[in-house]
Amino acid sequence: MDVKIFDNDVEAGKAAFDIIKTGMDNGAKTLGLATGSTPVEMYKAMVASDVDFSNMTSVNLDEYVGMAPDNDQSYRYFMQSHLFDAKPFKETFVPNGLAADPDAETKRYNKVIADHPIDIQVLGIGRNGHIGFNEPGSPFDAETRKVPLTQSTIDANARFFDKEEDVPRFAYSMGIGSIMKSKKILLLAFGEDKADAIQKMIEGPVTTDVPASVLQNHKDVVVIIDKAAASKLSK
Ligand SMILES: N[C@@H]1[C@@H](O)[C@H](O)[C@@H](COP(=O)(O)O)O[C@@H]1O
Repeated sequence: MDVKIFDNDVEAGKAAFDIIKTGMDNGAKTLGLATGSTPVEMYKAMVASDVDFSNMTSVNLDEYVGMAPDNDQSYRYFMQSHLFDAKPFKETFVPNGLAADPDAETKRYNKVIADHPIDIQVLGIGRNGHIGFNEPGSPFDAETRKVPLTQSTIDANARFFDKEEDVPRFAYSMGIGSIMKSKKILLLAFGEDKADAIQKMIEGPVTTDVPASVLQNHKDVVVIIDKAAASKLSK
């Protein structure tokens, strides 16, 4: 893994976007995108740029089950407001939280991924090492599926909701097997509460207990972190 350490998330966000721009100059057509607070500065850099995304396709990692696209906590809403409304893409895909049939929805999404191979996948990381909503124990070969969220993730995401009971308990998530097929992966993490997960991801054993540790097996991963998230690395 190529680890790059920055002073803050603003600088890191710009650096992440620079890598995406270089990828686009070299023919990248499909971006795998993530939500959460981590990529916000990168999206701001994308919106502030004069780069045209209208020939690009995006495939998002995950969505809460039961969440309408116009709910301001949905990941579709997040993507519209942080990026797509300002920078239209050719096509944007996010799992449909309101799908009546979860099996049909996961099949549909797996076809979306198969039809649009991901050139550059952006990832955040959960405090427990999850990527997308692939919580500890998730199989490394999984495709998109409906997954229960762990209590640690529910607690971490409660800050965005009025009450803890309002946090969804299930999500549709791209699986680790699909994420690993992306040609290039950019994993971003900021702040001290990510330092443990980053240390285990980079220096620990490859284990389903720390889903992000699987990235040690990918040949092109750039890890973009701040000093706080890097603070537990041994070197
Ligand atoms: N499903 C998302 C992940 O894709 C994200 O990487 C993670 C970290 O979120 P944040 O960036 O807000 O710390 O949490 C969520 O659970």
